[in-house]
Order: sequence, then structure tokens, then C-alpha cells
Amino acid sequence: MNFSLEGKTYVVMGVANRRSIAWGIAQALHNAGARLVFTYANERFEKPVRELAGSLDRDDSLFYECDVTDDEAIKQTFTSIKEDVGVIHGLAHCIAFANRDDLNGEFIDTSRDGFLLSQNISAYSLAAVARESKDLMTEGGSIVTLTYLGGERVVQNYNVMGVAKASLDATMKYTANDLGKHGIRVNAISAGPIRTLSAKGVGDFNSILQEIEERAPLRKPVTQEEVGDVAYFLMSDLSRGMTGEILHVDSGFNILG
Ligand SMILES: CCCCCCc1ccc(Oc2ccc(Oc3cccc(O)n3)cc2)c(O)c1
Repeated sequence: MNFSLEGKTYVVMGVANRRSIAWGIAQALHNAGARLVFTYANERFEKPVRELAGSLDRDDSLFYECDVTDDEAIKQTFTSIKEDVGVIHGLAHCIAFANRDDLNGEFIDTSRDGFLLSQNISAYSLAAVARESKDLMTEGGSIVTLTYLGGERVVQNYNVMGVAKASLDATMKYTANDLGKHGIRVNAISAGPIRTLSAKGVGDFNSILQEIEERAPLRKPVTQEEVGDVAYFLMSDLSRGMTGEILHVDSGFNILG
């Protein structure tokens, strides 16, 4: 069995800049031989994504805007990808958002709108994207999403995003159950804290990063490349026996009390 991704195409949703975990995933899939299709939330991200993809030594990447709060936009995006590419072999969903005000202080002060916005973008979007992309995975497929420990247990300041990630984790499992019969696997990577554009929005991020370096079994922070390598595993046939799983790529931090 060959674990190269040569001749395979993957959609990577959510590259914002070179620090994005999504970019670490894109690089790992590229290095394994994959062709990449990128989607980005709005035109603000088009230039950086095209520039990053331009640094890869191939010229067949494709780019589509996709606002995951708009079902018609998601439908249109995957209709276009189907027209341009035909078959895809997997998808990395690296999308989440919550209002900054809801990422520190008291969780119970979260507004109803803020709560629903984070659920909409960070959890429901996985189900919507899976629904609209499944028909392109005619040779089977693998969907990977990004979650965080704060959805499994309380992590100070993570607040509304923790509730959204709990919802994402269950969304991943129910989606895995629906798509297994179509040969499509759905898993999550629970990444340790990594200094990304998104991480800037979470209160007291630095103290969590310090705690990882001091207490995590591997005593070191996690990198985008390490997450990318596990995404490659989940996209490849090496993980063909797995679906509905959450793999922690966090230097072992999650095993601590
Ligand atoms: C206190 C917890 C520290 C570790 C947090 C690790 C982490 C870092 C970034 C994560 O991804 C997001 C994505 C969007 C997000 O919402 C944002 C980000 C920036 C600005 C803003 O207005 N909202 C917050 C975190 C994430 O889910 C988890």
C-alpha cells in the first residue's frame, strides 16, 4: 500500500498567513505529493493565501472565497470546485471564530448573539461543508477538523470557544457516522496552543504556552509542522481504520490532571 498523496487533491479551508495551522497542514499534504485547493473567508485573505501557495513548487493550486456562514456560498464553492477539479480526496476544516469579548473574563457574560456566532462558524460549518463536499469524494475521502482541549474540559478564558469546540467534537462524530457508508472518514486534531493570528484573540494565551513548556510530558510547545504531519496521516490510507476520532497533538498535555 502506497502512502504518498501523489495524484490526490485536497481542499484546505482557513489559511490566513504563514503561521496558520492550516498552512502547516497544506505544506505537509503538498510534501506528500498532493494537489491543493484553498478556500478563504473574504478577499482580505486572498493575497496572503495566493502568495503562500505560490511558494510551493507546483502551479496548479486553486483558490475560492467561501464565507461559511452562508449556505449558498458553501454550495456555490463546492459546485465550482467540482467543475474545476472533479474529484477531491479530502478536506481540512481549519475554521473557527468567536468575538474577542467572549474570550476572556466570565463565560456567563457571553451574549446570545456571540454564543450563536461561535457555534455557527466554529461547529455548524463542519456539517455544512461535509454535506456540500461529500459528493466530490467519489473515491472515498478524509475530513479533518481542528479542535482544542478547552472543549473537553474547562480552560480559563477559552470560554465560549470551549463550548463551540465541544459542539464541533460532537458534530465531527455525528458527521463521521453519516459519511462512513460513503467511504469518507471524519476526524479531529486537538492541537496544543500555537502562536497564530487566532491565538491573539484568546485571553492570557502566553501563560498557557508557558505551562505547556513547563508541565507537558514532552516539555515543549507544538508546531504547525507537527500538526501537519498528523493531518497527513489522517488524510492517508495509514489511518483507513479510523473515523470519529480526536487525536491530541499537544506534547501530551491532555493526559495531565
Ligand atoms: C486560554 C486558552 C489558550 C489556548 C488556546 C489555543 C487556541 C488558539 C487559537 C484557537 O482558534 C481560535 C480561532 C478563532 C478565535 O476567535 C478570535 C480570534 C481572534 C480574534 C477574534 O476576535 N476572535 C479564537 C481562537 C483555538 O481554538 C485554540
